[in-house]
Amino acid sequence: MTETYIKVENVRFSRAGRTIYENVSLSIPRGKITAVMGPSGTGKTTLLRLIAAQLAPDSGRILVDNQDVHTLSRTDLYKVRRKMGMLFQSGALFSDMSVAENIAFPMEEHTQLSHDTISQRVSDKLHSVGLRGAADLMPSELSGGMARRVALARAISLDPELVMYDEPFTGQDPISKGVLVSLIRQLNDSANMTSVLVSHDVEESLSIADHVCILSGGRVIAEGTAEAIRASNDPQVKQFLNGEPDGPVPFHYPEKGGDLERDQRGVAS
Ligand SMILES: Nc1ncnc2c1ncn2[C@@H]1O[C@H](COP(=O)(O)OP(=O)(O)OP(=O)(O)O)[C@@H](O)[C@H]1O
Repeated sequence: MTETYIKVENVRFSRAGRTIYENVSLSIPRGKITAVMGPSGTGKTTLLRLIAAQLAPDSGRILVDNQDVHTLSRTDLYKVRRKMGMLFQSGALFSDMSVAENIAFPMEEHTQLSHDTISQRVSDKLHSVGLRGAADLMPSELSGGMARRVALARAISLDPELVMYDEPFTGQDPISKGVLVSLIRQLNDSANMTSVLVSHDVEESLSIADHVCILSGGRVIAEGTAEAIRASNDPQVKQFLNGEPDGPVPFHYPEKGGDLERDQRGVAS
């Protein structure tokens, strides 16, 4: 039986008077890749920030490796966060540092490792993303795809148990997307990590995900294997997978004070 690494239980969360989650429960299995998908603005990035305890739920709880991250002391939360690597959309490289310095940075900040050990680990991480030859380049000398891979090497520099990817494929050409897809799979399997992937890219996500959660309208509308999701007859799931503009998932952003149920009933006029 697959062990659960993250458990989201009955989470309710609102922001600026708007309900983002009504009652979300989902499980993320250990050692697997879980894709979290759903329409834009549905709260996928918010979910990652709740898991990292950068945001706190209004009610419900989130267990990471059996620990409720929102009740931990500062020291314990720091320990849990050390087990997490994050590749956020906004996770730009430091432009005044070389590729190697960028990857070394978290180790210099958070560990007592010697200079030689850090250099070796930088080299290993760069090798794992296929960029050992790029160690001395500056970020301005990298293509978008290379920069994303360097950011990935930096995200895994502290050997996390969990890696969270927020839209890793955005702005990438099809070849770079393919490289990133196989890297995510390879890193997950070789280092026995747990991966959470937030993405709009349905095909890429379904091609690597062991487990899929689809969020919409403040709740989980489907959860299961990629095959089960593809075979779903749920109109919302089908609309999302097929990229149909019209259907049960609303096109309009809800008006202030609007309720999720009403907005979900159809595209507002
Ligand atoms: N700092 C903030 N203050 C208030 N509301 C916010 C803030 N950040 C996000 N939101 C709102 O929270 C909701 C969920 O945002 P989130 O970024 O999690 O969605 P998403 O599913 O990741 O979207 P996308 O796929 O477009 O990146 C949106 O309605 C957004 O407007």
